[in-house]
Amino acid sequence: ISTYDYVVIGGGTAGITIASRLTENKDVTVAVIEAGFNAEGLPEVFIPGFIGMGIAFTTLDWSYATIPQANLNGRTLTVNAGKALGGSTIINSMIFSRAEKEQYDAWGQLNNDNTWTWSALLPFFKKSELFTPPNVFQVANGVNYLPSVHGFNQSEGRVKVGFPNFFFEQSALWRKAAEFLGFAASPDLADGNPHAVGVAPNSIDAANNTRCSAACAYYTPFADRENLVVITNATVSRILWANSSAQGKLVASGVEFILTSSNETQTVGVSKEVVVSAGTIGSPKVLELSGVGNSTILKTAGVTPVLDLPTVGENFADHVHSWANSFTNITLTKDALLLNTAFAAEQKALWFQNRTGLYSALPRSLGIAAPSDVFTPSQLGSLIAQAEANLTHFATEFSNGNPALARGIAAQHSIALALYKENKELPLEMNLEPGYSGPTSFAARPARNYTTINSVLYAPLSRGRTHIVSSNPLTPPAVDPAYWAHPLDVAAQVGGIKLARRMLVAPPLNSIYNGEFEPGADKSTDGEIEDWLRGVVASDNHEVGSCSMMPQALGGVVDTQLRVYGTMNVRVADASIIPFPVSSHLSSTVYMIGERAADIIQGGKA
Ligand SMILES: Cc1cc2nc3c(=O)[nH]c(=O)nc-3n(C[C@H](O)[C@H](O)[C@H](O)COP(=O)(O)OP(=O)(O)OC[C@H]3O[C@@H](n4cnc5c(N)ncnc54)[C@H](O)[C@@H]3O)c2cc1C
Repeated sequence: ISTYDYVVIGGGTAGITIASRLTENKDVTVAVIEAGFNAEGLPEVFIPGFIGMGIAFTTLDWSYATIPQANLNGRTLTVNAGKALGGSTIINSMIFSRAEKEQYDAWGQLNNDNTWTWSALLPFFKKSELFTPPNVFQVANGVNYLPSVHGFNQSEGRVKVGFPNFFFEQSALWRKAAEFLGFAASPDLADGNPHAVGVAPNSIDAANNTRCSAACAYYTPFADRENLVVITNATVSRILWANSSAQGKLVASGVEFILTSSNETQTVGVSKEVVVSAGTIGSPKVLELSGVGNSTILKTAGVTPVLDLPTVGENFADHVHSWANSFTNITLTKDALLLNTAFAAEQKALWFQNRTGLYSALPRSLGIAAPSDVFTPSQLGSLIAQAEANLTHFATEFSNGNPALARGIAAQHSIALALYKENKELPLEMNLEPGYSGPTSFAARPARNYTTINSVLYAPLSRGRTHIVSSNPLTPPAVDPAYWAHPLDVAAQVGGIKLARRMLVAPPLNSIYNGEFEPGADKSTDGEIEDWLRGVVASDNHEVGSCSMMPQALGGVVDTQLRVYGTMNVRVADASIIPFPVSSHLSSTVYMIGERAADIIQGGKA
């Protein structure tokens, strides 16, 4: 069998970043094993506006199903995750914002490690990106940026970050409406102070208006490196362990995988390290299939335990979103593409002619709300008091019987509530969708133009889990995000709908308002909104925490060097290590993790 210095499991956002950086050194060999294929050449992937069309959401998506969600009317929700070289950045919405600096600082605080704080991590955020400043047209359409927080290094920067070349009128009206309601205009949504409203940066190549995925950023330009071997269409079934341990710790000796084409099982050897980067649902699955996890869960699934690390797969959290939408008097919306096929054909032609038009961009304006935007002071005071009084109760409930993790979740909640009190925890993202977005299909809703305000629950306190149910590597795990298990999450999401409604009728957005569609006039009280939401909220695909970076005494799975407790040479590096949900879309943070992981593995040379 072939042996490599490093084997990376999962060629997704973090995985391909790490492999690419490690192989900058010609003397280092890396194999990446990826379940999906290289989808870079698909129009559904590289044309921004084609997102969600064609095969992008079937073949390229794990479409993990949750178990029935007790607090959401027993519904089974779908958590999307990319299955391709480049992982979720192949199918994501390309919003490239960052969370608030206080949350990155809290991450370090939880780990007693000031190298995981905003100021220490900013160089890694910057290293990952190659930023194109907005042009005159973009500035005229409301784009702001702060050069000091972006990466401009032509030889080092990888992820092309830019702004859309197309804007919808209603987005500008909405930003003004948000400002009317007290939101500040953001100087830059990636500056660590996102409590504001602004145009989101995108992971887009501004030179030709194509998606810049992790594959296009970190793989395609380096595909001919002899020391970088990428094996696609290969699902990792387990990590192989050496017969003897070192210093009482497990030593990985190789990785086993199944080729999709032939169902054949193969192995590669590893001389230095295994890096698990299979995503928040994929990574705990690989560890559990390899015998690392909660021994009881493993035995029930038919896997022989090798290392009892009972918090693998626990501490899982995800953002959920909901909507308020109205009919609008404006006709240039995304709905127009569905309502008028001739218009859609024209717009498609524009993309192919000169890369302009509605398919050339996914423009999004975001407004990140603070508690004071969502709650009255007395509401907030009583919600925090209740959460504090019930802190141990919920931390214990969410910990699945693990006392260390109960302490860890309690510590996370204490930090979140302290930030809530300072109006620094940012519980919701509001974003303007220039068209219909919501739970009703095209066929079932009035054939009209819409304005939608999405409301994403950004700082949920609920924690769930994801675990294997079978030793068969091709069997999906049981994913239980335990959505809405904490009352503060419910209150915040209800508050988000009320804020969205206020925005829809605030000037100047009210100039295009033509009546609310959803939730609808019959949902007026908090209770009615809550009941409606239980039937409709959906995953925002921002799952984190299942292999969390926390001290072992707090139920963590990896240490601050990303090493799995109890192993010599296995690290996890992807969204699963983020200890608690952060108030942002995640890809920029995951690239930062990839950059930091590569740096750690190389001995901190950066
Ligand atoms: C539909 C959608 C929209 C999103 N929108 C945005 C957005 O607009 N902005 C933003 O910042 N973030 C967004 N996100 C979130 C963001 O893209 C992800 O959080 C991030 O990319 C996750 O990176 P990762 O490295 O943890 O996992 P991934 O990038 O998902 O990579 C994991 C990789 O591991 C592979 N894998 C899994 N199991 C195995 C196995 N057993 N063997 C081999 N390979 C395996 C997978 O196929 C995948 O390639 C979105 C996500 C989705 C799904």
